[in-house]
Amino acid sequence: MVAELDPIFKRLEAKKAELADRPMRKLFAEDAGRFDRFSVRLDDMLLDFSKNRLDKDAFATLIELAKAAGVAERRDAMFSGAIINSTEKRAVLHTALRNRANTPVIVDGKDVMPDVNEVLGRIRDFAEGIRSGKIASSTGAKFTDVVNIGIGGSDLGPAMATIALSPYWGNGPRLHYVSNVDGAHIADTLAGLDPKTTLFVVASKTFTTSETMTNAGTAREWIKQHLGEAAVGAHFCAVSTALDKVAAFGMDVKRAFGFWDWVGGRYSVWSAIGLPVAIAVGFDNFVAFLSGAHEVDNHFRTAPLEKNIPVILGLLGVWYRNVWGFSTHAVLPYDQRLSRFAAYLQQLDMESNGKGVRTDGTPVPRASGPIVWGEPGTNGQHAFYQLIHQGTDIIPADFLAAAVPHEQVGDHHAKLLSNVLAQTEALMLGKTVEEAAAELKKAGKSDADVAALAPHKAFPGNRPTNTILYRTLDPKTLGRLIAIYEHKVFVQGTIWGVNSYDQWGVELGKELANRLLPVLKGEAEPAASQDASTKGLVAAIKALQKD
Ligand SMILES: O=P(O)(O)OC[C@H]1O[C@H](O)[C@H](O)[C@@H](O)[C@@H]1O
Repeated sequence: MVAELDPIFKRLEAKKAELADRPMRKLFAEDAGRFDRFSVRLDDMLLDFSKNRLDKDAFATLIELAKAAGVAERRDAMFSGAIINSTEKRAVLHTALRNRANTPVIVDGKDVMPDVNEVLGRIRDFAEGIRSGKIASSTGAKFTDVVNIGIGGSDLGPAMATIALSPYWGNGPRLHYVSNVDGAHIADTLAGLDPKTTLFVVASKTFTTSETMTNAGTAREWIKQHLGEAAVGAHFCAVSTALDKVAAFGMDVKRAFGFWDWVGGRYSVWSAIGLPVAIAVGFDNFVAFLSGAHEVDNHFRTAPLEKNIPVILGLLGVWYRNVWGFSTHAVLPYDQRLSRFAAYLQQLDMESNGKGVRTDGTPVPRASGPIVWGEPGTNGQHAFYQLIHQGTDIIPADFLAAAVPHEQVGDHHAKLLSNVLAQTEALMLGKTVEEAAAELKKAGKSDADVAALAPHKAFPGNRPTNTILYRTLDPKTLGRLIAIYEHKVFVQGTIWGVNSYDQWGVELGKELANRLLPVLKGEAEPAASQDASTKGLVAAIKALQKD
């Protein structure tokens, strides 16, 4: 497959050379239909990718790349339940969790939809029971606070979605998320809570993750201390694929919500891992969230590649990463409620495609997953945009914005939107030294000042951006946005030939932490073979702890 892609990458290199003296400014001037050519709609969502270093030919060549890499075939394999997670020998079927059409999805000869629907029914009953007070605390009181204890995929998705959907909280309980094994996280969270009205959701796909088990133990102790051992059951529920381990932890399996090994952790917000979201916004809104993702699944499966939003975003990412050599990708929502979206995408993208070997174990022949980062606008404008506009690195960026805000507060939204449009315009257009000089002259600056300042006030421009515009950040839209990025990651993983669904890279650190734990607890000495730096740091910690 890689050899087959080489000639296409060579042609893309040639296209890049051709585009060197055709900046976007020029491309826009040349082609009045550029916006229509390079934008796609999906209901009330719009992707404008016209502000990219792209012409018709380059785009067509990228589409050829997707075809040659077998994106469509592998996509169909994923949806049909093929074992595409080869190192773990698993199907990849988070799409079944949001399969609102309820068509059969077969894994190992069995339709998984009845199980999916059964758990969804239990999520509905539990979430609505908590919201109404029908499922009450050990004291009979209505739960006012729900603490989700989980990390990685068992935290980032629900935490991000809960914030994103705050207009839908209504009279539901407050949601809190504890992930870090740093005791400060749970201590600060519990400090503001009343044990009598607090419910814990222990969320872990494997139910072995050290951080989560440690935090769950501390939470259990907190309930026991305040309300007694008998109260524990009423204040806990669990989400996991390992229901045997839930029972072994001493939790009531009747209050456990299962999911399956064909759901990757970072793809699990659609499963029972989304329970806290359902509690936060109510079950109907959770279903709307699933529906939005399902709509994107249908789009991804059926839209021609050149009109396919995840395919386009994936190809543009490959274009910049592999042909132009840009190593990072920024996600900049002009939507405060998406404040955790970039953090969520970091796991989705970097844990999926941060791989150095292909599925056959051979090295990836070109750069794979980019560094993904971002913060909401306009805050970023007053922090790191300087580098995006004038720095020596080029940072392709996605700008996200809602046309209609949830709340009309004065002219805030017009100001927000004017900023998002201005930023992508500025990044595309830039400002030449001559233009900067003319402005300075007009402002009455001396010739010497004009000459000195113009280079500082010039903007190179030609900096690529996508704009994803939607009507309002509602549950359906959030579901769509996440699914778009999931499938973008899929497209890129397919082109790079990596397994986007395993994460062996997180294991070594876990192993070494387990080995060091007895040393830091004072139960053992560092191994003689331990490296000098680690030994030195252990000694320094011990010395500080003695003082
Ligand atoms: O849900 P859990 O089994 O507790 O896993 C939580 C997280 O930890 C692991 O180390 C993986 O890197 C993540 O993909 C996963 O989401």
